[in-house]
Amino acid sequence: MNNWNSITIKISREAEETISALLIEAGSAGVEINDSADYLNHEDQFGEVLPEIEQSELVEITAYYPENMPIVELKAEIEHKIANLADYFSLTGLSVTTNNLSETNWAEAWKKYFEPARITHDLTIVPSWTKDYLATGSEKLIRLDPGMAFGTGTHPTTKMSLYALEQVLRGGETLLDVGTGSGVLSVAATYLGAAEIFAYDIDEVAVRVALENIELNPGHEKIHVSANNLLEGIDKKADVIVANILADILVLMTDDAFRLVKEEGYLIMSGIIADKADMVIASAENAGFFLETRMIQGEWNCLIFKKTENREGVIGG
Ligand SMILES: C[S@@+](CC[C@H](N)C(=O)[O-])C[C@H]1O[C@@H](n2cnc3c(N)ncnc32)[C@H](O)[C@@H]1O
Repeated sequence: MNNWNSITIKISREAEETISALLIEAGSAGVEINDSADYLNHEDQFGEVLPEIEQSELVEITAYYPENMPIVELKAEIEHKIANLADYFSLTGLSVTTNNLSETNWAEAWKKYFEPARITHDLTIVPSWTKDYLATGSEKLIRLDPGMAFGTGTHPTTKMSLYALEQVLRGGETLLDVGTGSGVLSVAATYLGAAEIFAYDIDEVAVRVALENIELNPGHEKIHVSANNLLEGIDKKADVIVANILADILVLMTDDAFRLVKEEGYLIMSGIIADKADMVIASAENAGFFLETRMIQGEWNCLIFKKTENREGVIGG
């Protein structure tokens, strides 16, 4: 029977996505995230709002590796990579620890975090190996292999991107999915009626993972995946652009997004930590967009901008 090792990293919340991707690139089949913000404002079974838990600025990210992988070297490699990110994230409170798990613990941890998750009225994310989950009514299943993917697709930034896509897509649109990662947003867009989707990621591994996941779903022929840095060199006009990347990177693409979005089209930006939202809003507004919708979950913001001459219904319009 195989045993497993885990590496747990405590780090500032803003580093969560990058560190998760780094742990998966190092060979983990997935990550488990423990974030106190997820428990804030939750209700108990009687509908009472639970008392606010003191909110830590740190998240705990745990990744699992088979015991035959050299855990000491892996830990050192990961610590080195994190140290190189010191200019991007606060490393205050950082800790990196390892643990040995029995097969039973591993199986439990894995199961707990990769169950089917109904995200919106119509969209449910289902692990690819769950064959017995049946869609009911108008429910559409997004099949993902979290073992290959950047997250399970149930992170607040992804969830809000899905809510936003459901809000703006009506059918027949051309969509650009910048930073496609697992491909989850592109697959969702096919279900929501988009006619043609161009998905980009800067990371070659993400491009491969996205292609593999997209193939698991009907409508995959509508999605074209390629490696690209943001929207550099792209000339495909789009009705909607969606990007779930960190704020500091999103601001680099607002001008290109404005160039490519058709009149009355939308730019959806997610992955924005609360205190950087104003910076992203200013960047998109300077490019010519108007803010139409702002969603907040815990520390995360998702913004829907519109390219329009008609300011009615836009925030501050
Ligand atoms: C948080 S993941 C989002 C994945 C997926 N779209 C979702 O919503 O769950 C961010 C993705 O953006 C990609 N990315 C980061 N910087 C990028 C850039 N400059 N150009 C294109 N993709 C980038 C990363 O490789 C990663 O796959």
